[in-house]
Amino acid sequence: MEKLKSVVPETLKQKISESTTDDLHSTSSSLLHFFQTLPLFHQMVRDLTDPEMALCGKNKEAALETKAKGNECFSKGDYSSALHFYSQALRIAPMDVEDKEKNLVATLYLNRASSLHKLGLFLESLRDCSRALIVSPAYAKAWFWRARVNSSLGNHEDAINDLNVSLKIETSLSGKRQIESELNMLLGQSRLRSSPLEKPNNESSDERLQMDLQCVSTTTKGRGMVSSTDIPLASLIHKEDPYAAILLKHCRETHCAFCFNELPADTVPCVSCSIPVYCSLKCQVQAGGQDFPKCKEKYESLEHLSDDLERYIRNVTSPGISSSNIEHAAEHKHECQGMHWPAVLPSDVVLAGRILVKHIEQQSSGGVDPKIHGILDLCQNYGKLSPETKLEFHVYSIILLHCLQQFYASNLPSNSAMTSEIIMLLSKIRVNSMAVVRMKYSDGKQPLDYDVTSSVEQVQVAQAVYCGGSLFNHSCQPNVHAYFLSRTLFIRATENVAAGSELELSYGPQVGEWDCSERRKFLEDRYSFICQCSGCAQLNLSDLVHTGYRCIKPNCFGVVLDSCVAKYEQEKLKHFKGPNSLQEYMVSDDNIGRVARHIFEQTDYRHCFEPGCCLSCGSSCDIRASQKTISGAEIYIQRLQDAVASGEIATNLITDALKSMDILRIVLHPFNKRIAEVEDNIAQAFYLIGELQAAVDHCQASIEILETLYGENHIVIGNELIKLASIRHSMGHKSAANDTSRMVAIFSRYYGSHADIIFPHLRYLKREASSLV
Ligand SMILES: C[S@@+](CC[C@H](N)C(=O)[O-])C[C@H]1O[C@@H](n2cnc3c(N)ncnc32)[C@H](O)[C@@H]1O
Repeated sequence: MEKLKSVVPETLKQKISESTTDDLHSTSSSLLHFFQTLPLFHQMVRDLTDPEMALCGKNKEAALETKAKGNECFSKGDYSSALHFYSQALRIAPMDVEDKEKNLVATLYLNRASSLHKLGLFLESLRDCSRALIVSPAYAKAWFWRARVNSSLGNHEDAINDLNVSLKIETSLSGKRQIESELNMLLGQSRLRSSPLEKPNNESSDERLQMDLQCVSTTTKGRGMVSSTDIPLASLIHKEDPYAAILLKHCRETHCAFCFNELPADTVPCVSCSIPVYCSLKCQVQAGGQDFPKCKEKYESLEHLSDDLERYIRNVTSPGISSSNIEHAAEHKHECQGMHWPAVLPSDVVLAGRILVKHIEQQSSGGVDPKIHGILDLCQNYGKLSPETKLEFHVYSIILLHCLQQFYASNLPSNSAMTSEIIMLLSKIRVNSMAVVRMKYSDGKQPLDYDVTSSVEQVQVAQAVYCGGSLFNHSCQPNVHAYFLSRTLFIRATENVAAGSELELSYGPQVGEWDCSERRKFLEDRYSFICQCSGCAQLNLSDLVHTGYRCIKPNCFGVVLDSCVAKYEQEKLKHFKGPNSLQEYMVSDDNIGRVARHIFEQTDYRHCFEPGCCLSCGSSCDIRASQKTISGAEIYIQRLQDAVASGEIATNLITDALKSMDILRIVLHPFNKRIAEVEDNIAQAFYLIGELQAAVDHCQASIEILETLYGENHIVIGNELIKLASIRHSMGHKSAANDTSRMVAIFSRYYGSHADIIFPHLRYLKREASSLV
């Protein structure tokens, strides 16, 4: 792609870099003409679209080779490797080929089922047996194995049914004897139970949307969402499936390409190509993959059975998972021709393709929409993009168009109108697409191992466009919170919101997490807008103290700012119009109130935001010298942090870190976020050496600062309370129950009834807490 961009003539590059949306027809047309005469471009499109040249198609020989490797590992007892090779082979095996008179795919599912059974993964094994039977219903060995797996799961009734079917189909005498002896053994067992196999569908939610939202025009942020009624905190206000979505490339081997959940051991590959992998047959079909074709072999052997057994066979081999009865997005269908481009083009470009195709398919004819202009009524800011991005959007639009033409042939004209439409689509995706995230536990810990040294972070697994969700503006002090279950977006109010107030979520940055300059830079770089939210426009205590230094006067509680922070805070004063969040603090008599009063009462605050000067008493502080002192102290803190990460703590490391902390306290403001972070490290170190009371003290000290920066009911505090509660639990402290109930209240605010699904360790902590009361 770089090569292609580098050959674009400078004059054209210049024209593109200065272009606005009004110029797109002309710039697209010039670039299209240039590419059409360029052999390099045609070669590139051929590479991307010729299935023969791609590595994404199915390949019988390679599948057989990989299957043989799996068999070899299986016979050596290396079941994990066997599982790996069978999964690989399934990915590349064509659906309709035979291996030793059996359907290859059915055999691979059955072989994998045997490996999963050996590994003790019975449910996964059962699903694979059933898949083998969906493809090949008269596969006696698969019914036989299914019986074994059902027996391991305690599903005796099903196991007997499986064996009865197997006995009907099996033709060899020795095979029949083996089945009969297994059947006799099972019938001899007294416990006959029914199948408890239904996968718990813990992601279903019948929580109703409680609000009536409206889209309004705002003064500084374009359109925005408000509610026509008062909204109580924790209410679910919005729920939506994506218009289009795509799994990120780095998650292809770990997450389902449709629902984006983590892949189980029994993955299901796409039926027609070797790129996406799904967690289930249902997801495969929902993504637009084909149904499993059924082999017609020996069907007659399944005839003349009792009604019950016939029904049983139908339930197993035709479980109602087909494109005719499942609502499906079909978003992968046009990418599924074994071509290279969906695997190599950037995710947002492939996503643009999905949106375009969906739009076209929604037009009844399935052909070109003469009024294609304006796909998705979403805002864009093409004009504010960097010259580099504008050129990239032009090049990728033309390439995508040529790739899609392989599917839509001449229905998708390669002209400047269509190219500019795709450029607009890419600009809309940039502004409106959401990062679909999943929780990831640190160091590969499982949720129930959660302790003070654990952390949960959100990792992006997919990118999706939600048309309704895109109308929520950003605030660094949001009053609603967005999260995902499967592909569905949920938005919940985290505060009581009065009717008519704007409902705003955070696009990433929040007050308390970063200072104002960092937040604004992030939003400008990533979304090309200057944030106008209340957190960035009005003075708030968190922004003042977040990276603040301490005044040199021993009893002064004032804060000293460096030049960068001072510039932004000074800027906010221009819009200062009276009561705001900082003045509200002045009435309180705690530490926060003291900082606020120092700023407003004791100085002429409108002129006091001088870098290096105490906002309270005006004393000047040598910030350079303070920074030098901090660097010296940080060395010992880093050593402790490394030791915590390795889990091996020498006591002298803690002593050194405590001394460094004393130094930090001399130069940094008591509410500086760095102090909270160091307190947290020290708490973890004490926890690891078993000094639990010290761990509690430092954990509490950290939480106190974070409460000042984020507010008491922020989810960050919820996460910290998990740590505090887990140490107190291990000490058998009754106060752990209070920490837990506070933490549960915070998680409910943000996730409502979904909190336990997203954070499984909450359930564990709640159980522990109830045992303490
Ligand atoms: C996802 S859209 C939100 C809906 C949008 N306001 C509209 O009219 O369609 C994001 C765009 O809204 C505007 N926006 C959202 N939050 C903002 C904020 N805090 N300050 C300024 N502009 C904002 C910016 O133009 C941004 O690119």
